[in-house]
Amino acid sequence: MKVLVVGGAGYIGSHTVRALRDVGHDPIIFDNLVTGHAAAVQRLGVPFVEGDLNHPVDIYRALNEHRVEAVMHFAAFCYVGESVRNPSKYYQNNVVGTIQLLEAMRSCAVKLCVFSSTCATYGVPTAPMLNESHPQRPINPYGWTKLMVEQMLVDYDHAYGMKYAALRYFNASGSSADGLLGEDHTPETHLIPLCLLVAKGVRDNLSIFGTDYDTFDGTCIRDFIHVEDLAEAHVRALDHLSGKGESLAINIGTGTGHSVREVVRCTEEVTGLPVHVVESPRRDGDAPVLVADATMARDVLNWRPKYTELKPIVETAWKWFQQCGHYPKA
Ligand SMILES: NC(=O)c1ccc[n+]([C@@H]2O[C@H](COP(=O)([O-])OP(=O)(O)OC[C@H]3O[C@@H](n4cnc5c(N)ncnc54)[C@H](O)[C@@H]3O)[C@@H](O)[C@H]2O)c1
Ligand SMILES: O=c1ccn([C@@H]2O[C@H](COP(=O)(O)OP(=O)(O)O[C@H]3O[C@H](CO)[C@H](O)[C@H](O)[C@H]3O)[C@@H](O)[C@H]2O)c(=O)[nH]1
Repeated sequence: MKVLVVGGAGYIGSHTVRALRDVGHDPIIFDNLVTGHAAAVQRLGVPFVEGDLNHPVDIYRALNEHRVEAVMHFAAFCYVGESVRNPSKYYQNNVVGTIQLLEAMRSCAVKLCVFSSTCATYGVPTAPMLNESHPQRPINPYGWTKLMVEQMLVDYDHAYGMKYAALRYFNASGSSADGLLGEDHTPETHLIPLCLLVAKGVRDNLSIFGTDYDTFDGTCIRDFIHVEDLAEAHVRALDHLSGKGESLAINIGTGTGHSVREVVRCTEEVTGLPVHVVESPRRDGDAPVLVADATMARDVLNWRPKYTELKPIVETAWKWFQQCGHYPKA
């Protein structure tokens, strides 16, 4: 299928472009490069439309010129903390931008959409593992923007027959096993890359945000899912929709949680280098524990993560950071 990958120059989008291409689809990247990388696009060697979701004419051009049959929508701002400080930026890009995209898809009769949602739509868990029927009560604006889009997708399906898969990712991590693609966010705020930057000596220390959570060691717990496993889930979600499967909202995680301190220790083990930490106050908008019940993804998409342990995930990230950890600037 001809698949427009909106946000395909970014971290998860670029790995998914590769996975789509590897199974014979024709991905086209649409991206404004606000946080994405021209060098990732170059490495992938697929058609690229430089455009912005907030400029509808760009989207119409991409959908029409490439005769797009399905859209994968990764484009968003995605820093929890920043969304608390500057919600306007998040509602504008993540919600208004998505309305523009869905409207263009509707006009061009593109009926399939795979969307990057998040476990941040659940808010504070009321059970140790989150399944898809857990109440969705976000605790930060970022999570609200994603929940609003999920609702739009439900309504567009009902009214216009646009089929969707909202993939609620847990914490994306790692890099491609061969080191071609990797995680390059500026500023970097994610735990694993920050630990690696401290190990490498690029940063002095890692602030642990909160050591008084009600968890076994007082630090937050997250479910780290390898970016290539996430990419594979997208391919399966597209196959599901194109095979006339019903729309769905589905968790993509491993089902195992690791605390912030465990990630620090694992980084030290993988790199053989110390990760100096500073115990700091809690960060606004953080839930104490986010771990997936990924039963539905297994049953409906026949998807299982290949990376089920933290160490190999950190090893792929370390490979990327040892090479350089950044794409060259265009
Ligand atoms: N990284 C995670 O752990 C995680 C977890 C859950 C959900 N998500 C979601 O997955 C998606 C991808 O995350 P990522 O880590 O790859 O982020 P990223 O910043 O690397 O990628 C986002 C891409 O979207 C592009 N983009 C943003 N706004 C755009 C616009 N208006 N028009 C065109 N392109 C635009 C950026 O240039 C970038 O290439 C996001 O929607 C994010 O909310 C990420
Ligand atoms: O310097 C740091 C950075 C992070 N953390 C902690 O490490 C955990 C993971 O934090 P990340 O910033 O790596 O990831 P988040 O869980 O905040 O966010 C990720 O998962 C979210 C879902 O909860 C969103 O989808 C978001 O896009 C994605 O980046 C959190 O407890 C955070 O407080 C630290 O202690 N110190």
